[in-house]
Amino acid sequence: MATQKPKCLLLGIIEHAFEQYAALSEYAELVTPKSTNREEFIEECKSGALDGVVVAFRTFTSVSITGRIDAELVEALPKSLKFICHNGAGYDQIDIQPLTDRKIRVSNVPTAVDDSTADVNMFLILGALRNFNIGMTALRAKEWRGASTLGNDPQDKVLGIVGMGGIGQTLKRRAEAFDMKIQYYNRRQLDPDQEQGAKYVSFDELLATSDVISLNLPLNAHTRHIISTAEFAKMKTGVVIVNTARGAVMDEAALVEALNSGKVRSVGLDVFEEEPTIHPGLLENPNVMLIPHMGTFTVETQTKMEVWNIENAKMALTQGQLKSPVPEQASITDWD
Ligand SMILES: O=CC(=O)O
Repeated sequence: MATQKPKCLLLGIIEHAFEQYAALSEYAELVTPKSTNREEFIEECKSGALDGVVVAFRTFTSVSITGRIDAELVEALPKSLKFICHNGAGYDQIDIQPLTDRKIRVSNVPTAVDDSTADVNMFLILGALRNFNIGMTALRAKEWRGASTLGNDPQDKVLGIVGMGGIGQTLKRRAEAFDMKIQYYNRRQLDPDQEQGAKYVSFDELLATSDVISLNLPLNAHTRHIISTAEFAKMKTGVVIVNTARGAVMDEAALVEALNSGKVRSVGLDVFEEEPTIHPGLLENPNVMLIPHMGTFTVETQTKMEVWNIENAKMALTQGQLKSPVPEQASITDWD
């Protein structure tokens, strides 16, 4: 009797790497859920319809099918499930601890996102320094430059990067091309070959001495609202802030106040606390440049991300390992 292939569950849709995903059928039966919401998905899991699924490939938008991957959902997942391959860098939709407790391994997609996100980050730094939002909005309202005021050049400004992972390091290189001076804060100081001359400073020193602050750290329980009223108070008056990480690393209501008081001169945001809802105080403020979470929104990057994630799924199926496990699980060796 032929042995049954394990199953690979696709949560969400493949939009670019069709052939690479189809090629996984050599190692697994490729299946999709019938459910369209969390309640149905939990029922589908409980019914046994997804038994035999060993790997789940998930996208951001599949949160509409499963909801957060939290303890309640983990409880319902098929007993056969061993790997969740998340098709993104930030995996804040997933609670890692309950998965670790159930010995389910999780991967994300680092590296592939670095260039496109750092590009958007640099675009927002320049746009916020020059306050292009005012001119661009005025032009469309047929008011030419409208209330535009002179902007500032990036040259010789101190850029403080909070979170010096792949995106932070790529941004550093972009910003150096604009002659910015780079300092950074990270949970740990980087090795000199990664640091490449950037100055390592404490979080408080970064807040107090940066002309531009860029948020490039993951969202988790430790980083939620890492920038709030107390942190704004420590910053230079007239600071520029840019966020391409996750909205909730910054307290949006406190940001609106800091903008209104003039403490923060301008901001460039690609991410928001309650996407797709935007705080009205940000929408109304002309000193805010807004992009609807498009950091990785390019054909090349979206393709690279899917290909990377498929490699994670393939390694899981063929070697019982992940190419890029999430840091919380990277040092765990006993998965049996
Ligand atoms: O926001 C994009 C990502 O986390 O990959």
